[in-house]
Amino acid sequence: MYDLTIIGAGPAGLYSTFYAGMRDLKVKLIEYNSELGGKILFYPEKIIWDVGGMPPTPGATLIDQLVNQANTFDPTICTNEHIEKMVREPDGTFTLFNDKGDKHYSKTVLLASGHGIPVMQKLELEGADRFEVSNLHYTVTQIESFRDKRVLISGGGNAAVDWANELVGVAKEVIVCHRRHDFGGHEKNVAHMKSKVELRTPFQIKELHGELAAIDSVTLAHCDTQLEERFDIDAVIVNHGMKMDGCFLMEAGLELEADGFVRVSPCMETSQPGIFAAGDVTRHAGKLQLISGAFVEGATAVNGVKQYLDPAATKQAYVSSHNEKFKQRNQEIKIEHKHKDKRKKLEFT
Ligand SMILES: Cc1cc2nc3c(=O)[nH]c(=O)nc-3n(C[C@H](O)[C@H](O)[C@H](O)COP(=O)(O)OP(=O)(O)OC[C@H]3O[C@@H](n4cnc5c(N)ncnc54)[C@H](O)[C@@H]3O)c2cc1C
Repeated sequence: MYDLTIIGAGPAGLYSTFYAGMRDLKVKLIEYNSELGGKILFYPEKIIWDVGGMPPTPGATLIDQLVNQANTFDPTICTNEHIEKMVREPDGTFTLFNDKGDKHYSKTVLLASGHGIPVMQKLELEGADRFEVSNLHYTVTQIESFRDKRVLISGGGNAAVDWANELVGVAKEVIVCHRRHDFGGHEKNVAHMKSKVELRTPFQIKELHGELAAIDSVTLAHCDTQLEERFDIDAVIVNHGMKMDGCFLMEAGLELEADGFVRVSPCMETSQPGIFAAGDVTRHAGKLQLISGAFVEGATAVNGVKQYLDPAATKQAYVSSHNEKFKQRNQEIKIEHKHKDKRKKLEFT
């Protein structure tokens, strides 16, 4: 019986695992994929700039750092397991069932399951799937593979804007089409993208052309006038968002928002006592659907779990440096930093 079982090992689940250790909880983390990292696995080469205090870092490095941190208190981590069902037992504990028929037992649950099993929304054009083996992409894992190519990006969300900006200067030409005029993402990034790419709004992909197995040109159609334009293309990247896998959440009796995301209280508790949620899976008035938001929600949820299990517990963890587990490591780090400072001074003189 675990104090807390966390479903999903993206940024929310990994950070919550670490934080649960800080709060002395016996924790288990369960992930559907064979690798940890959640959506960051979709953008291992993208440089992440907006996590507080962290220098610009590639996605893959952030995953390594999160996994290292999550392992601080030796949690149990299970991969390749799809949790399909949660049942509240008469004693108030939970039994979780995975796709292989195995069971996990826990006093509380933290949903850090993002959009569910991440499934990219596919292009709704007949026969488009035959190009998935060649040059129709739903994610960008290697920027270099687009070097000197003419790339069409379809989509208007954060990720589409980011990929467009990453590809400018690498690809020979970047064309972005979106069915609306507005783009998601930071204003600066959107402005930068608009100044660097060939933009078509409100346009959508009407047809993919390719004699052989690869797309060689694409017809775009204006959403209002139906005016068509055809572009020669070497690669198409589609980012039309992700499908939300809400069945599992609904079956658990959780109150969901209209868009299928989980409604939470200010301490990240769902409508079901003992089930908490953090990260992209939640919706609330102050929602920040970013990695840093997932961290705050994870810590808040774990503090909620702690108080749920022990109402006499303090509302939040003491500042991290006071944790017994860190005492020796704190000393080692201080010495390492002293040596570094000395070396810097010597180099300077
Ligand atoms: C292309 C792209 C670029 C982005 N760039 C940035 C950026 O620069 N900065 C930023 O802050 N944010 C960025 N984001 C957003 C950021 O990645 C997400 O906000 C973040 O990953 C959310 O973390 P999470 O842990 O809540 O969910 P996720 O990362 O989605 O992780 C959820 C995990 O739960 C697992 N899971 C789901 N259901 C189950 C189940 N039933 N059983 C077992 N496992 C399950 C999934 O497999 C997944 O691994 C970007 C997103 C994308 C798509």
